[in-house]
Amino acid sequence: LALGLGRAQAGTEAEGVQFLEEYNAKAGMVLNKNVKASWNYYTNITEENLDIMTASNLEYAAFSKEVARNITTRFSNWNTYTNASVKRQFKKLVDIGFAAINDTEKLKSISTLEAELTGIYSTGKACLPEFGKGCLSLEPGLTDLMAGSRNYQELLAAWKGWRDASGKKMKSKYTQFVNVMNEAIAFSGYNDTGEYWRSWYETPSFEEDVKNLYEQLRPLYEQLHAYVRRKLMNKYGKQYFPDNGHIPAHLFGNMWSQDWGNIYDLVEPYPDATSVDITAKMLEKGYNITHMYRVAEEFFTSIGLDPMPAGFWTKSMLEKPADREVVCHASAWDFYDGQDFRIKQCTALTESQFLTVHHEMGHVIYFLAYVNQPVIFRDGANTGFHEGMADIVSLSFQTPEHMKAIGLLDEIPTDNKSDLNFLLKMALDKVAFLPFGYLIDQWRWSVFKGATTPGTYNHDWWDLRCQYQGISPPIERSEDDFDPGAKYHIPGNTPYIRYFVSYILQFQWHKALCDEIGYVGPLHRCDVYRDVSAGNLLREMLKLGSSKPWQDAMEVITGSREMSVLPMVEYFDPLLQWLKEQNKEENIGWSSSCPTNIPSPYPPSPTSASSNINPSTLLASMVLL
Ligand SMILES: CC(=O)N[C@@H](CC(=O)O)C(=O)NC[C@H](CC1(C(=O)N[C@@H](Cc2ccc(O)cc2)C(=O)O)CCCC1)C(=O)O
Ligand SMILES: [Zn+2]
Repeated sequence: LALGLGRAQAGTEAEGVQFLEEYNAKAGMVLNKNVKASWNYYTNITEENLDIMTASNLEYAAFSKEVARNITTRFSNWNTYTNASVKRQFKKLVDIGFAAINDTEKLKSISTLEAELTGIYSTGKACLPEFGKGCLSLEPGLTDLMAGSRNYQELLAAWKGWRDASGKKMKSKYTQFVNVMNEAIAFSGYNDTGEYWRSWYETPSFEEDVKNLYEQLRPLYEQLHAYVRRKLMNKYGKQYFPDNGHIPAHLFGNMWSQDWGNIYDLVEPYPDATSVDITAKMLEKGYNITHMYRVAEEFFTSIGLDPMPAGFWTKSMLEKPADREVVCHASAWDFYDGQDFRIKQCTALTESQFLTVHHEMGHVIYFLAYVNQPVIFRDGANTGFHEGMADIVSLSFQTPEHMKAIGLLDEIPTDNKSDLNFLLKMALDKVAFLPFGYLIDQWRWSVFKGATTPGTYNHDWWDLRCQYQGISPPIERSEDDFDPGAKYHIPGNTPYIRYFVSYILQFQWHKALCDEIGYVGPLHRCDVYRDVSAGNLLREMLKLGSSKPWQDAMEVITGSREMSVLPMVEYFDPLLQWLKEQNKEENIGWSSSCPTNIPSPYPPSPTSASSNINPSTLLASMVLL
């Protein structure tokens, strides 16, 4: 790239366009090299691959810094250009985030700390000898245990064991990580990292907007919470539930209480009516891992979107390798060369994994749709859009109609009870997630701006979990613990509000697509499968990438420029009415602060004699009984 040096010049707009073309050619190559180095570390965690990735990250940072410096010297007047796309490209190119820091060692530490924190998370194991289990990693061992165990103490041991093996080991590193990121981002003119992350939404009222959206959905969550709390009390016994309305955090079939789908069997409204057990059907139909991906691909091609490129099938990592440590947390990768796109997933033959396959492939479909955009615009309209696209297929895919269409259900149930079974199953994912998706970055934004300090990390985390989710820790927590670190996105440094935004967007878009295909009927039974007009409308939005403000992209697909909860409220309305009826005798809600007295995790001891046994041997002795 013939990057001239020297004094500030006011390059003409035509010269600016020329510069952008040269940048695009070079950026594709530099990014491709950088993504490959990351891919090699994430699919083979070794010191050597960590060093290579770190070096590549520094190289990429130096490149983006050089580009920004050139723009400010040679095209100092870019903001006066007339072409909106040219201006937008320059605006994005001069905002280089952490790379603006003038200390290479500190920039390097951002990369190494993130890699080390992700490495601790990805290699962490919890040993549960008292329950006849060896040492389990998160995927698949602990994930399967949290999903399938109905033993209060076993769940608790896995819940605590994972936090001891992950978050507890990260606290001091994470503190350093926050400090050096904040120091670096100041060089880009941001007060803290949270302000930088929020700037990507290009919406001054963003924090207020998401708060309002959550408040509008809270009544729906509160009804679901009250119903599930009653069912879990019946299952495990009231003695384990604090008297302030909270639910112990380890009973939801999920390590983070964020998706409650795995306890559907404990909360099913009408056991005698039809419900869809996709996992069993997949095994019955002889599914293998590749077939899961072929079925997902066929959904997208059935609505006229692109198939996976040839290289996808040879270069992806679709199963956990036996011979090396990898980052199992699923992800979709764009290699920015226009034809190399991959998924990395430790795929298992389960329903929730089948949904994740659709999710990751949804990201790849978005990558493919904006492949002709300039490199700098190859991103979602905002990061919530990328997640919304990843998830929207799940709203069609999980319907009984779709399950029958792909042979995973024999008959489509039309009775009201089966319909409520289905709606509750969807709510255990989509409604249960809302407070979790909202609170993660409430905590992180508070940490970045210094309102939450290392001395209050865990206390503030549980304050938010107790307040928004109405859950509480099943055993005492302290500042020696670092429970945020037990959730991938904290060590992985992946912002999270994007998922909350995506849960709003996916229902707005689903309604728009269902209207587009002329569907009439309840929104929750709409399946856009095999209707290319749905894919055509979706593509009109996807192909924009981040070349326009997200409000323009939103308008393309829904006709509105704003996020709205109304489609989601419409979708779940039949369930909300049913829950209100079911909860007539319940105290809806919970106290916003954590319980002062956490109920003992151990059943009342049969005799006083055993009261002097310490809990872990008591635990072991109970199992032996
Ligand atoms: C190179 C790179 O990193 N690429 C990005 C994509 C991009 O930005 O282009 C990427 O692949 N990110 C990984 C991340 C993985 C998953 C995740 O972390 N999900 C959240 C929240 C959630 C949970 C349930 C659900 O149904 C939807 C969301 C969680 O598990 O808490 C794991 C399970 C599903 C999605 C992802 O795909 O979003
Ligand atoms: Zn995603």
